[in-house]
Amino acid sequence: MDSVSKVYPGGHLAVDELTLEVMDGEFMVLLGPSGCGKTTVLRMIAGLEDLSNGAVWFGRTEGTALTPKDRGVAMVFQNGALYPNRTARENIMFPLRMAGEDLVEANAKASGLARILGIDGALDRLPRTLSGGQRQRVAIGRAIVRQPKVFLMDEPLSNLDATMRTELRQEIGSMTRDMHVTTVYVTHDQVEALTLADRIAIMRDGKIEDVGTPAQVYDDPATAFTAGFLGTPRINLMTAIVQVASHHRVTLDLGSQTIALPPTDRRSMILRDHAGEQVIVGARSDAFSVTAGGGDANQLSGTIRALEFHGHQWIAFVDAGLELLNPDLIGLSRRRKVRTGRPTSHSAGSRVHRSAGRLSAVASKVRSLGRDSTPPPLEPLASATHRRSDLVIEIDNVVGLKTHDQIRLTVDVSRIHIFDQRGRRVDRVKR
Ligand SMILES: Nc1ncnc2c1ncn2[C@@H]1O[C@H](COP(=O)(O)OP(=O)(O)OP(=O)(O)O)[C@@H](O)[C@H]1O
Repeated sequence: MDSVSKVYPGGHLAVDELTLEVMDGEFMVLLGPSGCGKTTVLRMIAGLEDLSNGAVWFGRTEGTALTPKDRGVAMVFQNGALYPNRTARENIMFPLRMAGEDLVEANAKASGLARILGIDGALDRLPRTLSGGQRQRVAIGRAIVRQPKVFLMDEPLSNLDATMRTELRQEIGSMTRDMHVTTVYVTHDQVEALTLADRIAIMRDGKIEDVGTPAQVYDDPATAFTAGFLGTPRINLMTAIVQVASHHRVTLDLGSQTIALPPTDRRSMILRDHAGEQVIVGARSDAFSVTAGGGDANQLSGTIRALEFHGHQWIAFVDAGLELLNPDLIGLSRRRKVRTGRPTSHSAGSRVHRSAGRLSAVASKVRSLGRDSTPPPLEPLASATHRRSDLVIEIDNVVGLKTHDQIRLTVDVSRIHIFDQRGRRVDRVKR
């Protein structure tokens, strides 16, 4: 996808100059909150939605003007609708039969796929006698049986119960890899994304915030939003001021407490250039450990406000007197309002196309403003809710700990990330 935008009638910029290359045979997951434009991207790849700007390529072929039929794509939706009066086998074979394939051959392919999808026992039943999971398996089989060049899936597991979701998720993963089919999979479920993807593109507000392997985007996120979208509990994001002391020692001043970078930490070199600036420090809940002794430079103290039992671990909410931020609000600027607030024509596509140009121009103008010394004003970073002011940490062993206890926490400094006020990484992304 090369600089693709989509403006819906009414002027809503749903996808904003998005560029993404999916490799041959790759499993790419588009992950993001509701309304960020994932489905629109998928529908533009399928040819079900016109582009307002940009181009879609299939290998060396520009596909923007191709009809859906000529793109070699197959799509599965949340609720893969089946032909109610045909058996599962007939449903799966249908695209092959329409393409003139011989009955014996089609039958063999349907049986093969049914085995992979775990529905070989249900092949001769009508859809109404199948469970939701079985129906979705049939829909997947029917979509993939003709070996599409690109396989598109839009939240195919969202209507299934948890056990079924896990099973079918694994089957989708192994089937697409066995068939080496290029797949684009839309979800807002981070577990699906992390477990299925070769690479994940994290979307927000019509744009890609970050793209990389699951380990890259989880361990080394490019933005605070990405860091906050992946991981449960959500990452702790704390405001801090960069202090540079003698011998270029860098300290992150969290207000009432500090974290010092070791002199050998390579990030000190970068952070020296940000002396006196406000930054956001991200630390996942497992980057802290409760410690008994004092003396270590990277210890924070706080009071346990609540302890929650989560089966395999405990989660502690610790009031450490810090300002914690909501990742969803970081980096939202007035730009968004400019883009969405301009009504355009409801009529012909070409007028929508022109309005996309105008909106893009407005967006770029505001973006270029962001590079000036006076960036557009930011939305408030966080709503001052009581809950967001607690550090959320994981504890394996709560023996001897209870609510209202004062504790000391050691921070694993090698695992913190540092973002600027707009949520972009300050310390280098290591990819
Ligand atoms: N046909 C349409 N006309 C106008 N606006 C639309 C249309 N389809 C989608 N939108 C808007 O475009 C934005 C992106 O929608 P889209 O369905 O692509 O998001 P999504 O990330 O897939 O969300 P979800 O996970 O809820 O399905 C949303 O604000 C949506 O309201």
